[in-house]
Amino acid sequence: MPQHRSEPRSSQADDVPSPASDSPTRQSSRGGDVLIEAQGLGRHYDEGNVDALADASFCIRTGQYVAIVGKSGSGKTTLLNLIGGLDRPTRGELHYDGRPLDARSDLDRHRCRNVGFVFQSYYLLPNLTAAENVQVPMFEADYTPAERSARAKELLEQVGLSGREDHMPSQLSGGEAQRVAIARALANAPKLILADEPTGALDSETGDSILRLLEELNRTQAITLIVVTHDEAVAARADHRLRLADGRIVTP
Ligand SMILES: Nc1ncnc2c1ncn2[C@@H]1O[C@H](COP(=O)(O)OP(=O)(O)OP(=O)(O)O)[C@@H](O)[C@H]1O
Repeated sequence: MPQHRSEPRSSQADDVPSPASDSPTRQSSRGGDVLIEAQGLGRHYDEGNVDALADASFCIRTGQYVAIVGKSGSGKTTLLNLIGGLDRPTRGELHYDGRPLDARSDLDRHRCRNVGFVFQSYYLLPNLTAAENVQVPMFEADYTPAERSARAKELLEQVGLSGREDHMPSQLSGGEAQRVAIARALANAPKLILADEPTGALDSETGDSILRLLEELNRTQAITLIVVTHDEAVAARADHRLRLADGRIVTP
């Protein structure tokens, strides 16, 4: 269980650099410039008086593949939600591409323009076709209807679902539904994909193909990939691991 509120301690990731040792302007052989920098990040819930996340400091560079790993309740989703602008920290600072993620307007823009989300349960809209689901985030950007339609077709092709444009979510397998969700995550050409237990609802073979698809996007398009998992085998595939226990980043 997470710790209740206490004085912040210094925290370390197992191999994700800390901001103090890694300035945002430096280059690294394992990634580009710093994309995400957290300093003393925390999320306290008054309800239950829980520090879901406490004193998290780390850097993630453009193009890196990072797993956030830890047991159930260790704070993985809390951290992912902060990075994605779905929630705001109660302590500390978070910068994306050198800019603070502070104001509500910054978070809204960040979510729509910078981040593609992939969730365990896909969250496809059941009354929309696969192509229409992929188009949903595009309404937040400046695409014409023709561009939206062409881009959705192209993205579905990219995730291996050519010819499935008009399928309803109920007509798709779990793996296919997750591929549609990945195409949707790519809709506005994000620099960052945040995937929360993306294989959690799939059998191991299908889950492996979904991870390979995400890894290919990371490798070929330099999309920074952050995967939340409780599965050590999934975490081992990433280049770096941010390991959480009781809301704190720990060394292995
Ligand atoms: N809205 C909330 N209100 C109060 N406590 C919360 C809330 N959301 C999360 N928590 C608590 O914060 C802690 C961390 O939750 P979080 O969902 O981040 O963990 P997790 O590592 O993602 O767990 P899991 O692997 O089970 O999804 C848990 O103890 C949880 O009960």
